[in-house]
Amino acid sequence: MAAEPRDRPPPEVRCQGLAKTYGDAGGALMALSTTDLVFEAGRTTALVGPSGCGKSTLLRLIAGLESPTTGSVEIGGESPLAVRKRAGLAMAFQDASLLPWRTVRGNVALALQLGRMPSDGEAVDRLISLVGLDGFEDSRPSQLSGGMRQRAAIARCLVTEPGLLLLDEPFGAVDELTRLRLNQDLPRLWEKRGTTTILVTHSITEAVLLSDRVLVFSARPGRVVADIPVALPRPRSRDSLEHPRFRMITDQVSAALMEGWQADAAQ
Ligand SMILES: Nc1ncnc2c1ncn2[C@@H]1O[C@H](COP(=O)(O)OP(=O)(O)OP(=O)(O)O)[C@@H](O)[C@H]1O
Repeated sequence: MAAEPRDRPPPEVRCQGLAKTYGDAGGALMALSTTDLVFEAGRTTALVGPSGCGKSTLLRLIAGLESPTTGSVEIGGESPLAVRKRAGLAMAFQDASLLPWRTVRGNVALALQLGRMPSDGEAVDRLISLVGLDGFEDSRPSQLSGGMRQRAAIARCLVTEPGLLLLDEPFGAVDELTRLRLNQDLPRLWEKRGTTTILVTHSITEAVLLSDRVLVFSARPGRVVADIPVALPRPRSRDSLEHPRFRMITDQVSAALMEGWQADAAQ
């Protein structure tokens, strides 16, 4: 298996006629309605919407962890499985999914081994430090809090410098102060690399602060009800929250969420 060359350009992600129904005819549940979407190369897109509207399902379809009921996903012209095989994409999900018998350092380094990349202890320790886990390099997941485990999972994601990053509520269990710091520091890493990033979050502020574009989903079965560009200067910081356009965009996202919710409630 070839290693992902770190200078490979970030991919565009294309979803065509993508839909997902779980279960069978006896108890079918449509999680995602037919969706056509293009995620531009090197851009960060945030997905927001009510709980259960299919955001994680979309992310899992893009990662190749679920098969679509109809339609397809192409990542730079390749299938998700092909891209995953060569460590061209990385995912951080809510449940962190670290190997319990490995230390933090071992979990982060594992991503390099799985991607058949040379071990790079310095890069591993730098990322562990960046996510604020200095001193916990040799701890096992059971010795960490939920938020710390999430941060270790993010370090594991970033260490291979993948072209595509899929983040599902990556900061959900992290305290507010750490979340603010991570919101500021981590995007610098993937912006530097120009990574295509798709992020699911329940925080409108986080969605706008981190992304170039916010897609707002209706309630289940999820469909995109608004596609809102985020034209705020980068790099972003806490000061971006004071930018006059920031408030305007978060208001737009809130209004779209409400509209999607009202339209569904009226059906
Ligand atoms: N493996 C599965 N089998 C059956 N149903 C599933 C499966 N995964 C998700 N679902 C259902 O599909 C719907 C969409 O779930 P999904 O996790 O994609 O939503 P979400 O928007 O990410 O929700 P949240 O914001 O609460 O994380 C939900 O009703 C959920 O119960």
